[in-house]
Amino acid sequence: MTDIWQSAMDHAVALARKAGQVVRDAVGDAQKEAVMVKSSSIDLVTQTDQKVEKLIIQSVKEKFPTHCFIGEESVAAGEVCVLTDSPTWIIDPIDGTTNFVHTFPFVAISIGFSVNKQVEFGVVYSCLQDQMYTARRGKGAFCNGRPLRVSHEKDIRQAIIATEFGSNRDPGVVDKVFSSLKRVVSIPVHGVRGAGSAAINMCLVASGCVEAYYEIGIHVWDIAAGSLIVSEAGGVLMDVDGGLLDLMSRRVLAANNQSVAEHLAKEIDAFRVRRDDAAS
Ligand SMILES: O=P(O)(O)OC[C@@]1(O)O[C@H](CO)[C@@H](O)[C@@H]1O
Ligand SMILES: [Mg+2]
Ligand SMILES: [Mg+2]
Repeated sequence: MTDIWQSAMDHAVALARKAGQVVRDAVGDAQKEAVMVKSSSIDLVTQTDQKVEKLIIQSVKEKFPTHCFIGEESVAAGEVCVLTDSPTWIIDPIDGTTNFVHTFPFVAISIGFSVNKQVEFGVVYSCLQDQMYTARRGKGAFCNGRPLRVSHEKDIRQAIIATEFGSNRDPGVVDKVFSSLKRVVSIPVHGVRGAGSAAINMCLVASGCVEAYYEIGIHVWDIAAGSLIVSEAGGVLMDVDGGLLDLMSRRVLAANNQSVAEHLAKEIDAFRVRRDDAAS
C-alpha cells in the first residue's frame, strides 16, 4: 500500500540534511554571530536559527502549499502556536542553540509532522555527529538507516536518566527542578546526563543509551519529532505526572518502558507552565 506521507517525509529528511550543512558551516563562526535573547537572558537565538527555519518553511510551502506550520522562530516572531487537525510541520531549526553558540557538539534540526494531532513522522538530524534519526508511524525508528531499540532495563536503579535544567531561572522554579533532581539521583540511579537538546535526549532514549528523559519547560517543536522516534523504538511517553502526554503542555517524560517511566514520574515535582497554545 502506498504511504501518502512518504514524499513529505523524504522531503523532511532532505531538508534536515541541507539545514545541517548550513549549521555545520556556521558553527565555527557561531561565537562571532550576533546572539540574541528571547524569553530570558539564557534563551538564545542566532541568525542561523532564523535562516534555517526560513529555508525549511519556504521549501515546504513550495512543495506542499496547503500544509500548516509551527516553527520556533516564527512563533517567536508572533505567529500563533496552535496544533490543529491539518497536516502540520513542527519545526525546531536548531535544537540546542546554546550548544551551537558554545560549539558543544549536540545540535539538532528537528522536524515533526502531524495530522489530526498525531505525529506521522519525525526527523531529528544531529548535524555535528552526522546522525539522521527518523521514524514513520507504525514503521519503526532508525538512525542512519539502522533500526533503533530502547534499553531492556526494567530496574530504574540500573538506569541513566537524561534531563535538563531548563531556561527558567526563577528561584521557585529552580528549587522545584533541583528537588526533583535530588529525588531522582537519590533513587539511586546509575547517572544523570543531559545533551542540551531535547530532541537528542529523546533520540538517546530511542537508541538505548539512556533509559529515560524528562523535562518541564520544553516546547512542542523540541519534542514532536523525538516523541515518535521514542515510541517507534519501543519506548513509552507520558506527562511528568504519569498522565497522558500532551504535546502542547510543555512537559515530557520519555522512557524505555512503563515501569521505569512510572517510577520516575513519582519522583518529579510536576509543576505547571504556560502552555504552548495558551491564548496570548
Ligand atoms: O532553544 P532551543 O535550542 O531550540 O531548545 C531549547 C532546549 O535546547 O533547551 C532545553 C534545555 O533546557 C532543551 O531540552 C531544549 O531542547
Ligand atoms: Mg529547541
Ligand atoms: Mg531551537
